[in-house]
Amino acid sequence: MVTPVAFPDPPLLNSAGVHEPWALRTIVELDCGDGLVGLGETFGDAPHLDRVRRAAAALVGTDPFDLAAVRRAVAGDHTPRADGQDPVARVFAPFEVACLDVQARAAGQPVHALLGGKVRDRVAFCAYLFYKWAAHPGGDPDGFGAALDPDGLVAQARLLVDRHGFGSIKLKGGVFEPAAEVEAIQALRAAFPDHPLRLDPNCAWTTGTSAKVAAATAELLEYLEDPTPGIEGMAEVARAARMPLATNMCVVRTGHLRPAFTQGAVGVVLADHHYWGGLRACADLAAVCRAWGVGVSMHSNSHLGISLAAMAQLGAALPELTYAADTHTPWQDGVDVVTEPLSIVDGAVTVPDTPGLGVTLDRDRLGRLHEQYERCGIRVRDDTAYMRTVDPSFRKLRPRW
Ligand SMILES: O=C([O-])C(=O)C[C@H](O)[C@@H](O)C(=O)[O-]
Repeated sequence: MVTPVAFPDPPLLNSAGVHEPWALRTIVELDCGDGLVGLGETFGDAPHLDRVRRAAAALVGTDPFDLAAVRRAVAGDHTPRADGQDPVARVFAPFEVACLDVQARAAGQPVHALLGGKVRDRVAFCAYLFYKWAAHPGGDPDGFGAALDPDGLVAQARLLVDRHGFGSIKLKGGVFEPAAEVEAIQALRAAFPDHPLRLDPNCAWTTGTSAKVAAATAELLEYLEDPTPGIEGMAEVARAARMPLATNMCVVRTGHLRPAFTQGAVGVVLADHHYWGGLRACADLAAVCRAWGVGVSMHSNSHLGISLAAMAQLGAALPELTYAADTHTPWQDGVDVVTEPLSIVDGAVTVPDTPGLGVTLDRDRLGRLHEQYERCGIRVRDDTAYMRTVDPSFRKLRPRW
């Protein structure tokens, strides 16, 4: 069964616009008919949902232990997109996770056992900071409020660190002038002297600006993520930067690995099973990174507890995961589709050893979030990036470089 859901997303800002009012996801249940049900979670925009629904129909009767057959069934008529992303990988991913959940439940083992076994009991996640507008009156139950300057971000970081014990911090930048974002990093460093810091403007800068930011934050960042678009641009910045550059934007499929690594464009790749084609594809990616001496971290979009569980299972089994993973979980304010979501305590998720992914679908919660999806409107459902645009004058509120 394929169920689209919508849940409230706070007004978090990035270079593309502002989150809010809704984040969309698609929940996949793979029912094997004998009480064995596997779970997967993926993106929720209408074109992707349509592909996932067609794949689900094509999968009926396929053996969940035969992942090659599952992939063939899912592949259908999907063709690679002009932007270089591979829709088969994206569509296969939630089914691969659901099949692994089924296989693991059938074997009475956790998913990490199918990925080669656990190399750690706890998977570290980082505090994911956003410039943020205040929520609408009455819509700020989690108390985060606005964060539009360094003080606001430090307060936001303090709340996240106090609540979840995060041991590292990432700022989503590309919102204001680069100089303002450097100031924010300096303020975070002063407030959190021992926390590794990252800055990610989602390719908002030229190579020249990126090099200036890299110089200004040389002693402050563990990595600078996707400062500028493209492998060539990243390679140019990497030659000037003292810290590693990380990416989830210029290395998003296998064909990007060789050019990126031979040009020295990136020092860290952020794996994301939702678009690399599942958990095993990310393990393959990590092994390639190891061979090239490139680090591995993990990327996230707004997501729910099935994805968090899948990330935790993967993180448990990846020796190469030496950086804390991204997660939007704290921004979802406890909203979920699983009965007992995994929690982030002391900056990490304790990886379940129970059979499967270690989470159970809550039908009532799923039903409620599906009703929200039905109500949230066609404009939101069709928007592949889920972002509202921001008046450009807003971005000039902060000083120029
Ligand atoms: O590079 C990243 O970490 C992302 O793009 C993750 C998210 O989509 C982030 O930008 C967001 O949620 O606004």
